Parts: sequence; structure tokens; C-alpha cells
Amino acid sequence: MIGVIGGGAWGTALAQVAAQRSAVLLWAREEAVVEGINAGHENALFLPGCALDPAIRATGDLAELAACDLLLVVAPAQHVGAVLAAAPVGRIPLVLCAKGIEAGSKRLIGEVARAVHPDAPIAVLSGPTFAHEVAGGMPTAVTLACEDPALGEALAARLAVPHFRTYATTDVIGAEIGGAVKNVLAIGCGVVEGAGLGQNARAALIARGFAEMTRFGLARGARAETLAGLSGLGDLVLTCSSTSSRNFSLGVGLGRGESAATLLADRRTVAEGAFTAPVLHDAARDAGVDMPITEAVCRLLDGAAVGDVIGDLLARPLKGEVG
Ligand SMILES: NC(=O)c1ccc[n+]([C@@H]2O[C@H](COP(=O)([O-])OP(=O)(O)OC[C@H]3O[C@@H](n4cnc5c(N)ncnc54)[C@H](O)[C@@H]3O)[C@@H](O)[C@H]2O)c1
Ligand SMILES: O=P(O)(O)OC[C@H](O)CO
Repeated sequence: MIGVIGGGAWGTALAQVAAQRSAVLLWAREEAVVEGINAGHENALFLPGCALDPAIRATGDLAELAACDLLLVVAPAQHVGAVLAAAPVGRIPLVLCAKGIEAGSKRLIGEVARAVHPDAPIAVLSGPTFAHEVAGGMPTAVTLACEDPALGEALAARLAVPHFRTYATTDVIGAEIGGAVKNVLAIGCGVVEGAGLGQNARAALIARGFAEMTRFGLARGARAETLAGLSGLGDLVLTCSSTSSRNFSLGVGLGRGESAATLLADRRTVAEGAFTAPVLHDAARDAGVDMPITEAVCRLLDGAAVGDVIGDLLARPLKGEVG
């Protein structure tokens, strides 16, 4: 049986995919989500309007996950450590599906999981994946990263269904960094949209943002081809082009001059980039990597005026395109 830890939009969509081939037990934090899935086969809080496979069973009791032989970890990045610490994992393989970096510790989610459950094999699933499209059966492709190639290929085969293709790699760090950094850059692209700065600026931000992602990723041991793949460039393009992205939408609000505090207040859904941006900025400084767009997003989240931040970005000394 496949266990899913997290009953947000993405955990629910992944449960829907997994249910095509396996029994699925989904742990959700909210009682209303557990009841809604078990009684009405719908997650009205986080994925409304999607008729779920009746074979998906939900629970509010983490202990029940001990019966699973594979766990998909889909809590928001800042909560993965706490949720995993309370889960009966032991040696059950963990597929990490959150996109972010833990604030304070500056750890990638794989490092967080390994610290709590050192005996559990770790994999990362990431890529361009709006939950509502995946849950609706629309064609989607993801990266499945695992340092053990045999386990990675077995997990990729187990989680794939015809509309959900998994591409295996051994580059776990690359998959993690792409997913974390793209959320920050998506906020920046949203700002460009909200401030009406035009399509040229958005394309420039995607390309220069990808250069930032690559610099940081290579400094942390990622492989360039992973960063240019589904979990990096693929997801960057998706989230930088659509208001279906919570991160892009947050940026649109910032670009219109609304404050981050107002935009983030009382949110039920997560915009991971808002939490990752400051810790990514710190981690980049530690690694000696220049990330001007990430720095600009941090300033905007801290309340700096859009005109000032864009003016400073454009006023930087000219440099070569590579390097
Ligand atoms: N939604 C997507 O399309 C999508 C796609 C791929 C990856 N992801 C990633 O999946 C992760 C989960 O996002 P989502 O979209 O499923 O969430 P969501 O925005 O739909 O829902 C918020 C989730 O946060 C959980 N939560 C809130 N406070 C919590 C706490 N204190 N402890 C534990 N959990 C808490 C809620 O229970 C809920 O599951 C994120 O890292 C996100 O980047 C999302
Ligand atoms: O809505 P976002 O910005 O969290 O993006 C969701 C997924 O990460 C897209 O791949």
C-alpha cells in the first residue's frame, strides 16, 4: 500500500495517480479533509471539484502509515521535519515531493528527512506539475531522483501511469534545487506581470533566473542536465507563465504594490517561494554565488518598492552572459 503524507492539493493529486495501481492511504492534518475524502471522495478544501478515486482512504492518524511499503511525503517544506518526526517510517522508502529549503537550518528536504529517519531510503519527485491537471488525468512528466539507481528505477516504474511519466535520475540534489529555486523565480515573474513590465522582461527573468539556478545548483553539487530538465527549467517555465501558480500569483500582487504581509495573511494554501527566498539568499551568500533576482525577490517580500528594486537590478554593471 502507498501512503501519502499531506492532504493538500499535491498530496491529493498524487494519491489519485497512485490509486490507479495501488491501495492508497492518505494522511491529512485537517479532519474536514479526512471526512470529505472518505465520505464524499472529494478534497473540497485543497482540490475542489475533482472526483477522487473511491479506493483512496484518508486518515488523521499518522500511526496507520506503518502498514505502507512506500511513503510519498507531501507536507509543505517548512513542516516536513516535524511531520516526519511523528510518522512511523523506519526503513520504508520516502519519496519527497515538497519544493523548498528549510528556514533556519538551510537544509534541503532530503537532508531534513535523512536526519529524522537515517534508515529510510530517500527519493525526490519533482517537475512541472499543477495538481489540478495531474488529478484530472492530463499528460505530465516528472523527475524521480534517487542515489540508488536500482531503487530509483523501481520507484519510477511503480509511480508511473500512462498520463504521468517518470524520468529517473541519480541527481537528488539537482532535482531538489530546481524545485526550490523555481518558486522564488516565479514570484519574480509574477512581479513583472503585476507591474506591467512586459513580455521581454519576463523572458529575460526566466533566462537570467535559470542562470542563477544553475550557478547555485552547480556550487551545491547538482548536475547541469538535471537543472535543464523537468525539475529545473521545465518547472521554471511552467510556474513563470501562469496564474495557476501560487508563487506567480503572489508576485503579481507584489507587482501591483500590495504588501507580502497582506497577500500571505490567512492563506490556506502554500506559496513556498516566500519561505525559500530568504534562506536561499543566505545559502547563496554562504556558497559565494551571485543571485541578484533572488535578492530582489527578498527585498520585495520585505516591502521594498517595486520601482526601486527593478531600478537597482537594471543599474547593475554590465557583464558577460556566461559566468
Ligand atoms: N499544488 C501543486 O500543484 C504542487 C505541485 C507540485 C509540488 N507541490 C509542492 O507540494 C508541497 C505541498 O503543497 P500543496 O500544494 O499540496 O499544499 P496546499 O497549498 O494545497 O495545502 C497546504 C498544505 O499545508 C498543510 N499544512 C499547513 N500547516 C501545516 C503544519 N503546521 N504542519 C503540516 N502541514 C501543514 C496543510 O495540511 C495542507 O496539506 C509544497 O512543497 C508544494 O511546493 C505542489
Ligand atoms: O502553485 P505553485 O507556484 O506552488 O506551483 C505548483 C507546482 O510546483 C508546479 O510544478
